[in-house]
Amino acid sequence: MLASMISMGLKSGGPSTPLKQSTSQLKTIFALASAPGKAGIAVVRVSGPDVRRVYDALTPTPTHKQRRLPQERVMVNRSIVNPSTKEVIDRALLVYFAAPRSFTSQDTLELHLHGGNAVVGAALNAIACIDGCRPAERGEFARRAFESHKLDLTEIEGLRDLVDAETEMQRRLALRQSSGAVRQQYDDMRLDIIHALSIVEAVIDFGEDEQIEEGVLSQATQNTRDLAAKIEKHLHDNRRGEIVRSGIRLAIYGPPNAGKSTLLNRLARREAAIVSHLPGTTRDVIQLSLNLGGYPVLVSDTAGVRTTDEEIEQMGVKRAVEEARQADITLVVLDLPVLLQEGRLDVDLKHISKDSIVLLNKSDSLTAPLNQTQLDKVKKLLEPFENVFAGSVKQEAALEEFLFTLTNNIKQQFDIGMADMPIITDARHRYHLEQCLQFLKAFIGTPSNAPVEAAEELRYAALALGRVTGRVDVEDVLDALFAGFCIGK
Ligand SMILES: Nc1nc2c(ncn2[C@@H]2O[C@H](COP(=O)(O)OP(=O)(O)OP(=O)(O)O)[C@@H](O)[C@H]2O)c(=O)[nH]1
Ligand SMILES: [K+]
Ligand SMILES: [Mg+2]
Repeated sequence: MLASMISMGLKSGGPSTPLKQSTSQLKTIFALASAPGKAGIAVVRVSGPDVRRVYDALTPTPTHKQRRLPQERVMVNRSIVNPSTKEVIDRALLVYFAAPRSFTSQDTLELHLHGGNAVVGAALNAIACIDGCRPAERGEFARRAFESHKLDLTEIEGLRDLVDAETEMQRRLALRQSSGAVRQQYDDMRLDIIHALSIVEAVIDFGEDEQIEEGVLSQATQNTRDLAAKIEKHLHDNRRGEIVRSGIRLAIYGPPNAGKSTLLNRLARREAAIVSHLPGTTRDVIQLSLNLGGYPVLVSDTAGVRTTDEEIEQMGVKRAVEEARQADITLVVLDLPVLLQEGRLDVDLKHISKDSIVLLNKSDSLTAPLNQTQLDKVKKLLEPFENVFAGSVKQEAALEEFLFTLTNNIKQQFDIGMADMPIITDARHRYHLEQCLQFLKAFIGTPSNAPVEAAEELRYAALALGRVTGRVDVEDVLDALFAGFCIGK
């Protein structure tokens, strides 16, 4: 039993419930893999059992003998013809990947054509006429890679994110995931659980005192405790992987006329928002995307917060409060001269996270530089906020300095450096990891005289982790996942 459990768990092949082999596997699929539109080159991918026939049909040669696929992974220059009319479509570079050494694990041919719309259209039409070929559906190449166990779900999600990555940090995160590092970490954890399960199963089969080495069971339980603690700690990661993947939401918040829109325009390097000396200028939330130190940041400028009878302004204030509530980071902008003059905050910051950054703006219009007494007074007013900076968004040097600090703050909060645990990039991963933790805790809480129940909890815990990589019951997540792909991927 022990041996069979281990061999079942350790088998790195397929999931425990075999995937239905769809009949679509039998067809050869094709699609434009590069972006549509004019370009230097366009790549058309063809994959499936009929690739040899596609090659022969598209590149006829005078003597039948010469017709054979080129050496795998070596580019060759060929004239591509329409199989029915024999008219030359383009002079192209072809590369052949022999099964199973291809992305899909099936025979694959890539045509590197000249990237004109007519060329691509003619090539796709020509392939469509070849028996056994049909256009690929969204994400179908990736789906075949998954179904042949070439890639797991995390790697496929990583590939999708790599294509979608707009900034350096998104690219790094996606590359790590697509290259299997995340899969490995989940597989390792899953194996640890399966290992503990195999020992509990042995206890069930042979009884606690017979044949089981002293301490083996308690060691397995301790390992499971350690793993549960590690997962629990890891779940408190402030969702940094998920946030970096989707973009960090930063809300600019504060009283009217503090200079919020001026700051937004400086960040955007254009007049994105109206700036005026009139308080209550901004009403709607104005958003723009920025790249700060490689991190994707979605900045929102909001209406100045104050009590007002004006109906539209009230709506704007409501939106501003909501935006700050939803934000990953809030940037509070205050008018420093006003603050010093009035000796009190002119905006309620009670509901604003104490990790927020406070910019005391308009330092340029102070009559004298800040003295220590003033500084202490301001600090006291802003307690418990600690990230407080004085400056002016109208002065280039001060703005640069503030941006530097802001970027460092973001880097610290959303660091995606190497970790011994997989960085959670998707709510789907988080959900299954939370499930896994619950089952591990239930296992730990099960009395030692109930090994059957204990084994059951471990089995569920392993199953939960398996769902992240798609090793079990994956059909439900497949459709949603592949729908996010473009055709040709
Ligand atoms: N001297 C000085 N004036 C500034 C600075 N930043 C903004 N201002 C001025 O302050 C006024 C208000 O600026 P806005 O950017 O419209 O302020 P806001 O916070 O967006 O105001 P509302 O949208 O009304 O809430 C404008 O006249 C700006 O030119 C600064 O650093 N120094
Ligand atoms: K204003
Ligand atoms: Mg404004």
